[in-house]
Amino acid sequence: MGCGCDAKGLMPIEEAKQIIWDTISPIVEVEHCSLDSALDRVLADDVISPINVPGFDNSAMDGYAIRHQDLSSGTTFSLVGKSFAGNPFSGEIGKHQCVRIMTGAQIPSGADAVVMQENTVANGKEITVTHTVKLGEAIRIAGSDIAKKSVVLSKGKRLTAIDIGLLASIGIDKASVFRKLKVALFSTGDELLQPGDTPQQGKIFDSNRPMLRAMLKRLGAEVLDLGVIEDDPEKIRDAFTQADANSDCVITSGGVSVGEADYTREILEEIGQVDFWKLAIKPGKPLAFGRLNKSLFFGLPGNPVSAAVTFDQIAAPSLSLLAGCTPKENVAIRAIAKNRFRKKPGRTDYQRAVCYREDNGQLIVDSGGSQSSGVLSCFTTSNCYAVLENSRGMIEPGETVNVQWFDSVLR
Ligand SMILES: Nc1nc2c(c(=O)[nH]1)N[C@H]1C(S)=C(S)[C@@H](COP(=O)(O)OP(=O)(O)OC[C@H]3O[C@@H](n4cnc5c(N)ncnc54)[C@H](O)[C@@H]3O)O[C@H]1N2
Ligand code: MOO
Repeated sequence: MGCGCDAKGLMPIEEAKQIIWDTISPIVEVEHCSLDSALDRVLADDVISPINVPGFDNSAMDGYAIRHQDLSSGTTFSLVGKSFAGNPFSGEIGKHQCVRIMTGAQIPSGADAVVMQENTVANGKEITVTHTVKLGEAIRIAGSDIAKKSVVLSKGKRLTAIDIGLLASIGIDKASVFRKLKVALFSTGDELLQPGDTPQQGKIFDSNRPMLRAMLKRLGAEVLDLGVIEDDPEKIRDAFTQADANSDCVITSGGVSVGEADYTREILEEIGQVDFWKLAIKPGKPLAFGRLNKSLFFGLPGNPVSAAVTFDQIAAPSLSLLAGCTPKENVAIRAIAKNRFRKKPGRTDYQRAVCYREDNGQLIVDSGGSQSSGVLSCFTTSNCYAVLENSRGMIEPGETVNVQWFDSVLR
């Protein structure tokens, strides 16, 4: 593996990501799904609007539709009809005439401004305008939200609740999306109990698998959960084979370090290919990435924080790319360190931290608590990562630090 690795064989995260990006061939199979099941799916085509939204000029206020030019010769109008949302006024308004209009109702022919009700006085059918009105006031012009034939959503967009609203607003009830990613998942370790089991001395509950399953759900993946596999090379080999046959990507946790029961990487090497192992990041150093017969492979470290950080920082963006998503730009946020951040040069740290704004507007970042790789609770007391560059040492109060808000995979 010729690489820009350091003397300890640790690869910079940027290089590792490049290797993954170069490996990935995004999914191409397309299917159609209803809006009800479109959340988090990835668009396989640009969506072009078949209509204008709004489809017709309509009122933004409850009030009266008038001809603006009439205001130059008096402020009193005679009421000639009503325009309700769904029930428009069918006539045309003439000089010094007005139509009672509700929010969302079609602007009557001839009208070019709406006076909000609060700016009028009504006396029977005589309506007096009491405030100045601009030409076009309170009128939502046809096509001002979405113009007919314009691109509303682009291929590669992961659909949000708002996107589903947009699709509905142009009358579309199905989306053309890439098929869901299939991800096989298993934990390794003889120490692992299932949540719900009776606690046992020397054993721990498997927290990584439920956590990763939930994270995969956030990415819209279909998960094949193979459970916990003992630290037995034969069983791990079988699990690899089964996982590979049924998925686009295999994700494991544990067994990637150098211990005597750490078989994951060895087996990857034996039945697949290791593209890299060991990154210059903290936590998450022993992450292994490679390929099996037909799937990608991420061997996440067993420590729960290391599993969460490597999934979030490396596996999640890779899976999004594999799923056909257009990569997102990460906007860097800079904040001032409140207290010292303990750090040694040599790895990029993703420390769990709290970022907030002081009264003077300055963004401040402080540690979220224990940075041990076993302390998962530190995530819940944090809202961001303090991303401390590889070459930096101890960060003193007042120094500037890059901050990355936790995104939807972690929240
Ligand atoms: N001599 C060395 N030892 C270790 C090194 C090293 O470089 N040299 N690296 C350390 C680092 S960094 C990490 S991270 C861990 C990664 O180890 P593994 O991926 O081999 O994971 P395990 O040894 O299986 O487990 C580590 C730790 O995490 C707990 N664990 C494992 N699976 C789960 C799970 N599904 N749910 C909750 N907790 C889990 C496990 O009980 C251990 O406590 O290696 C260091 N060692
Ligand atoms: O990479 Mo390990 O995550 O430092 O504990």
